[in-house]
Amino acid sequence: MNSFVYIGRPARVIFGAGSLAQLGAEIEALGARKALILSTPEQRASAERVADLLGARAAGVFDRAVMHVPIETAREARELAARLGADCAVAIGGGSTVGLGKAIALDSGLPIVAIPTTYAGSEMTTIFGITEGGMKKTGRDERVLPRTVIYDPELTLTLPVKMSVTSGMNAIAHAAEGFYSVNVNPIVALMAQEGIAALGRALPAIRRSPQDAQGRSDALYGAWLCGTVLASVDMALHHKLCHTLGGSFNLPHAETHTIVLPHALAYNAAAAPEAVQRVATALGQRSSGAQAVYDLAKDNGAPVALREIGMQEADLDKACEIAMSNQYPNPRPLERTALRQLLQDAFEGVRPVS
Ligand SMILES: NC(=O)c1ccc[n+]([C@@H]2O[C@H](COP(=O)([O-])OP(=O)(O)OC[C@H]3O[C@@H](n4cnc5c(N)ncnc54)[C@H](O)[C@@H]3O)[C@@H](O)[C@H]2O)c1
Ligand SMILES: O=C(O)CCC(=O)CC(=O)O
Repeated sequence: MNSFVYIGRPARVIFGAGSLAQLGAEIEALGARKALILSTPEQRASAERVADLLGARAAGVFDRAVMHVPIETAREARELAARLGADCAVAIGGGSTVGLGKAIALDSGLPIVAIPTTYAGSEMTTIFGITEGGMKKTGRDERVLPRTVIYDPELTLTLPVKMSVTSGMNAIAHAAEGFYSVNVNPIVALMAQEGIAALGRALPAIRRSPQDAQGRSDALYGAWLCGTVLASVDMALHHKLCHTLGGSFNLPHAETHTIVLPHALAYNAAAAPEAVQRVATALGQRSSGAQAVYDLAKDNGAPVALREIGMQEADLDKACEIAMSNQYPNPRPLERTALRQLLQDAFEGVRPVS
């Protein structure tokens, strides 16, 4: 066994159908008495359900979380938390809502209780993202890691099928890139393998039956593991490309990750053959890793072409130049011609040839 470093981060995780009912006890265990409850406008009803559960421990609701955490929204939420004298934040929602909680914690150190309702996995990481002046700044800070995470699959039953599939593919992308990360270790690789396998089972089940309790449980379990991989190791070409495409061309997050993943794996396959093949193995497929994730997305109704989600072909050269200007560790060096072809293939949505 080669030497390696593994950092396990302190987080208390409660997993199970109906585990939302344990929220009050978890808030009490934190010694908190005034929770600011966070949600998107679309999930206000969930936030109000949390407020009812907490009763006197609910200080208020802020339901204006949006994707990519605009600094203006973060400031409003921070000011409300201060005005209410909140001593913790409860984020019920996906990565955007957890991200708002992280923006509050980054500023005030407030403990976060995360109640994930998508498969983004942000609840497991010290990564934050805040957007100011049209630019999204990401970083890592221990203060933003949620203290407690409540995974209740019942809260994901309302996640639309298309969003469930792309959010699940976003999670698979964290694990897939984890296999060839510069700082991967055997423990993280195990989590990646199990997380991809769980989501590979779950996504077709959810597409067949969105109310499938086992499918929803497997998906949230897989998201937990894949989010832990994202938290533990550095990402590479796929994530850097997606942040370029999302940040510079305002493409939707989970869909962009879904579309780019097979092509990023194909780009890296020759330089990291075992890592990329582990993706196919985890999905129980005999094809290549790139083809296996492409097929999982396409077979379950997810978009497979950037042109389906608003990318303009005329912007591909610019996207390539931006990606080339931001060098980072990757199994294969960034080569302009090959990268431009990757973007063309992703734009057209062609199935990887290997
Ligand atoms: N910091 C990290 O570690 C990390 C990791 C992954 C993603 N992210 C960030 O998270 C954001 C994307 O998060 P996301 O993909 O979870 O989407 P999201 O949080 O933006 O949610 C998308 C939409 O789905 C709705 N929704 C969520 N759960 C639902 C449910 N169960 N039922 C019905 N509707 C539901 C939300 O209200 C919202 O309108 C991006 O900004 C991304 O950068 C951060
Ligand atoms: O918090 C963010 O928005 C940046 C990290 C992130 O989005 C991880 C991912 O690419 O899924």
